[in-house]
Amino acid sequence: MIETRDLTHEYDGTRALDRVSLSVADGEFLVLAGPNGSGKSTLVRHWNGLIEPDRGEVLVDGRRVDEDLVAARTKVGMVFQNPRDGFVAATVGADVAFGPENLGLARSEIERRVDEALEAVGLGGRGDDRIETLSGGEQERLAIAGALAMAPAHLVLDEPFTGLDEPARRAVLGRLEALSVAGTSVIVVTHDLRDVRDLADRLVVLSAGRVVRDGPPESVDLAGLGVRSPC
Ligand SMILES: Nc1ncnc2c1ncn2[C@@H]1O[C@H](COP(=O)(O)OP(=O)(O)OP(=O)(O)O)[C@@H](O)[C@H]1O
Repeated sequence: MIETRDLTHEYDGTRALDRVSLSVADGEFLVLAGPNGSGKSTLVRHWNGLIEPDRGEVLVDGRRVDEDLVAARTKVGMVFQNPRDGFVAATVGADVAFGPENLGLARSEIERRVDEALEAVGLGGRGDDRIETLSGGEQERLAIAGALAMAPAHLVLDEPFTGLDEPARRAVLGRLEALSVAGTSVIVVTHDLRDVRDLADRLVVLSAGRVVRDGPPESVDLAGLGVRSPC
């Protein structure tokens, strides 16, 4: 479980999060929505310690993130927009293998995870391709594969679908749904609900650094919140 308690964060006097309390249960498929600048990225970056709270606390599986950063980063996988800067290897397969290698897994398990993750994002058989030869959308898919291969307990994707074509979207969404059913918490950050509203168990909307809606997607009223809904 990810627990955020009374979390406040300011950047140079701008309050990006204002006393946010939010828990995400294991296996929950949660969509975090809200207009630009509402604090979505700031919130999720606290969950693996990329940003520290000014006030309040964040716990992952019962442990404070600031007390065990390595555990938090192993348990919470994150995929960001514009992944270009995040690649660590020259080729597709080596990049996806990097994380599992650092977990000290057996070679056969690493290869299994890499193949499965690449397959899940429609990059099966592309392991030897050089990353600089991939298109922008393919690089986004590669970043998702890298997170999938880590098999984190909690998976956060910040605007993951912007550059993905329809088959890739469907493939990734199917994989996320299966992971959630199998017990992984899946958190998708977006301001466009078209892809994910049907899959989500829960929709949380931020506005000006506060949680303003929280409930089953079909019952949340989005009027006036700057969020694009499917209908
Ligand atoms: N590094 C930073 N330095 C200063 N202000 C920042 C920084 N990052 C975010 N902010 C500000 O904090 C607020 C929340 O930003 P955040 O990126 O968390 O919102 P968001 O909901 O993820 O937005 P978007 O949908 O545009 O990605 C905004 O007012 C933003 O300008």
